[in-house]
Amino acid sequence: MRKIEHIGIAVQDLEKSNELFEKLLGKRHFKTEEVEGEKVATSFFQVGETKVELLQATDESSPIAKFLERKSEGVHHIAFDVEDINVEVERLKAEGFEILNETPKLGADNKLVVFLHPRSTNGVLIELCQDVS
Ligand SMILES: CC[C@@H](C(=O)O)C(=O)SCCNC(=O)CCNC(=O)[C@H](O)C(C)(C)COP(=O)(O)OP(=O)(O)OC[C@H]1O[C@@H](n2cnc3c(N)ncnc32)[C@H](O)[C@@H]1OP(=O)(O)O
Ligand SMILES: [Co+2]
Repeated sequence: MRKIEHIGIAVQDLEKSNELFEKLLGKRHFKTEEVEGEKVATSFFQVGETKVELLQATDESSPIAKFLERKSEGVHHIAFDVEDINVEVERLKAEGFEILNETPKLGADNKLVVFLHPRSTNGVLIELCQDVS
């Protein structure tokens, strides 16, 4: 794994959270994108080499809606940049980690993504990202 690609933060209201993070970080978000497959609307802020990804649910079946029901707004996942996502999935499987989707899916910002179940990673949802832009 090469760097933290982004930190995903679950929010109730993307517009209000954009304003809050613009004040916090002193810069504007550089893109918004809806990802139908995950039923989320996202907004990205660049912070040095990494990004903050704000996530709002677009449907009650979204993982973000479920997370907000059980917990509250806050850090939802940490995403690591990888060179070859299939190689990394095989390595992590062999190490005993629980892979949620062995076939990478299309995420936001031109990335292929795979998730690891938080019960196999000390309670932290981990995302692997491979840039395909
Ligand atoms: C925009 C696209 C992409 C990108 O390009 O960046 C994204 O970031 S999409 C982000 C949203 N998508 C996902 O999160 C997909 C992967 N997540 C899942 O498959 C599920 O959310 C889950 C992690 C498997 C949990 O689903 P489920 O089992 O239905 O939830 P439960 O509510 O029953 O919880 C079970 C268990 O897991 C704990 N949990 C749930 N979410 C998290 C989390 N984000 N971080 C830490 N722990 C989490 C939950 O508290 C339960 O724990 P116990 O009560 O101890 O059993
Ligand atoms: Co993410």
